[in-house]
Amino acid sequence: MKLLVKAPAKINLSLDVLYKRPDGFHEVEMIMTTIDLADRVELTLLEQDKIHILSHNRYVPDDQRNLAFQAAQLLKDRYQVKKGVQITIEKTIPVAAGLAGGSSDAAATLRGLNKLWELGLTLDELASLGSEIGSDVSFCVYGGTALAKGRGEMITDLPAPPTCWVILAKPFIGVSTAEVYRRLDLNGMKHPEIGEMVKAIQNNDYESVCENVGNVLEDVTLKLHPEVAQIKEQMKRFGADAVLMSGSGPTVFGIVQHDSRMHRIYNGLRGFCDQVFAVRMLGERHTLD
Ligand SMILES: C[C@](O)(CO)[C@H](O)COP(=O)(O)OP(=O)(O)OC[C@H]1O[C@@H](n2ccc(N)nc2=O)[C@H](O)[C@@H]1O
Ligand SMILES: Nc1ncnc2c1ncn2[C@@H]1O[C@H](COP(=O)(O)OP(=O)(O)OP(=O)(O)O)[C@@H](O)[C@H]1O
Repeated sequence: MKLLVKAPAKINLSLDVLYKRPDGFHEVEMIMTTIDLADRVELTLLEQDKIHILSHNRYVPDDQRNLAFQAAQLLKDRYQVKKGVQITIEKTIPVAAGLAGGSSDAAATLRGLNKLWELGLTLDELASLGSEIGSDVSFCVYGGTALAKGRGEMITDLPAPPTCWVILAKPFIGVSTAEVYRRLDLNGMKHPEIGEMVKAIQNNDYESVCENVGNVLEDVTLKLHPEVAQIKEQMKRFGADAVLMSGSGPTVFGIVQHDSRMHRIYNGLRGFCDQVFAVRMLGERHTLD
């Protein structure tokens, strides 16, 4: 028996850090939304008690370091599953890019194995398990658009943002999320208006969404990698209505509503960056599989 599960990337339309917690993590408030750029996770039932993983991508580990492997192991241990799985990941989401590729592969594995191993868990139960693997995994279990609090695992569902294009530009570098959080200076930072972004989405107000994008991690990554700032400038020059780095970066996204402007930005940035994509937001939460 075989299952194919889609694992979409996310972008952070807004990302605020409130304080550093005693457990070393940061208390965050973020607006996250899934986009139409996805890895494909193929799950094949094995009768033996084994987890095999394969990705064909030299930047993605083919062992227990893979977050999808960890998702399968967690389900196995928690629910004493005696069957096994072959996990094959066809990577499309750039790695270490701020797009939650690994987290989404883990979330897709949780959703898929819930069916393949007939565990009967709810989405809430899967999201709670996901938070043990990584801070972004809970959101990725649900997908759609949400306000995320806590370490990132406390999810409140939101409606779809206004219809628009998202142009993603990934420079020729990868970024370590842990390093970016470590270098964050909590004093004197400019906090984005998360409440205004929630209202903008609820009112389907495109201009207000554009006005309220913000990410406190941006300054850290921009200092480490000045090429990210250059890409931001170019996107603005080519006419994006809003430009922001996603997560801990280095991927930058621009948003526009008109097809012609999307093409201008896409063509303008191609060749200048490692990878460029023009995609739609997936909108509100819906069945991902
Ligand atoms: C930057 C974001 O991607 C935005 O969505 C997330 O906040 C990070 O999510 P993630 O990559 O799933 O993060 P994890 O794998 O849980 O943690 C990686 C590292 O980032 C730091 N980290 C992460 C989340 C958080 N709320 N505070 C932190 O300080 C910790 O040092 C942690 O060791
Ligand atoms: N399934 C996976 N796909 C990609 N990377 C993975 C996976 N499993 C583990 N990793 C490891 O995780 C690291 C970060 O990869 P990932 O693409 O998830 O980063 P990211 O998009 O910046 O994550 P986030 O936005 O959640 O911080 C990689 O360098 C890789 O070693």
